[in-house]
Amino acid sequence: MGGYIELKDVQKEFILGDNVIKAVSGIDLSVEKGERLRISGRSGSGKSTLLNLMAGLEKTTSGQIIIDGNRIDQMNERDRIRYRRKTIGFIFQSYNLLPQYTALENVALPLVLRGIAPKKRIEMAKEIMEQVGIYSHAKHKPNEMSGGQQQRVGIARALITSPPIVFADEPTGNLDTKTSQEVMELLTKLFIQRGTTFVLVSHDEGIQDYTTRTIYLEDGRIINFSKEESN
Ligand SMILES: Nc1ncnc2c1ncn2[C@@H]1O[C@H](COP(=O)(O)OP(=O)(O)OP(=O)(O)O)[C@@H](O)[C@H]1O
Repeated sequence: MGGYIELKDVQKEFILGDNVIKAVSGIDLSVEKGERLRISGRSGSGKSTLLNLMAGLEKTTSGQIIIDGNRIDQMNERDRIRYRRKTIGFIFQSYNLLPQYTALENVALPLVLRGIAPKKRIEMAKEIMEQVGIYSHAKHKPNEMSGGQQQRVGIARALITSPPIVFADEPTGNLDTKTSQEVMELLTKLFIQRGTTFVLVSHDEGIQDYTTRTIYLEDGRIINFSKEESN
């Protein structure tokens, strides 16, 4: 039996003019339910590409990606989008909030895509914003909040649909050390509570305290595993 997320000989090539760039070169990986896995490695080693493949944001060149028994690499674009909306939350380094909307409207956005009625959307947004400690800023626009506050809004938006899997690309990359720790503590608490499987890209070794395992990439391959103390 495989893991909750299973990658088998996954490859991703980008064609740039006459050049073929092998961003991901034959990755085998198994992630268990409830794991908090960190992907690390030097700039250009393929971390973001690997994460985007796992999240169904990029298409594989070859190999298999199986999530909870579903071959996401074989899905067409429409099915992949639908699967992603149902199963996956994504947290970005630069928050990716819509500047013209308030914090609450940003958080509620995934519910609009699901056709949930306005009153229910506000109720659900309030609940998750209280959990991540940002409801006091519900009416603020992104440019009226600090980086840490914006990232809490990004986290609330990623979690409002209660996805079983959350992916994050350098979620603390724009935050200072103290705010990074606060954000990671919050995420870890919520993920343990909810049994969420979490995969993040981060070259910050400090993040290791909050994850259960780290894999290191070099030239699109896994070069080494480290089993961290369970916490
Ligand atoms: N859309 C693209 N088109 C062409 N090449 C790409 C594309 N995306 C990534 N690459 C290349 O693939 C390789 C891996 O890139 P990737 O962004 O996955 O690395 P990374 O480890 O996340 O880097 P960083 O830490 O700098 O974000 C790099 O050589 C990059 O230039």
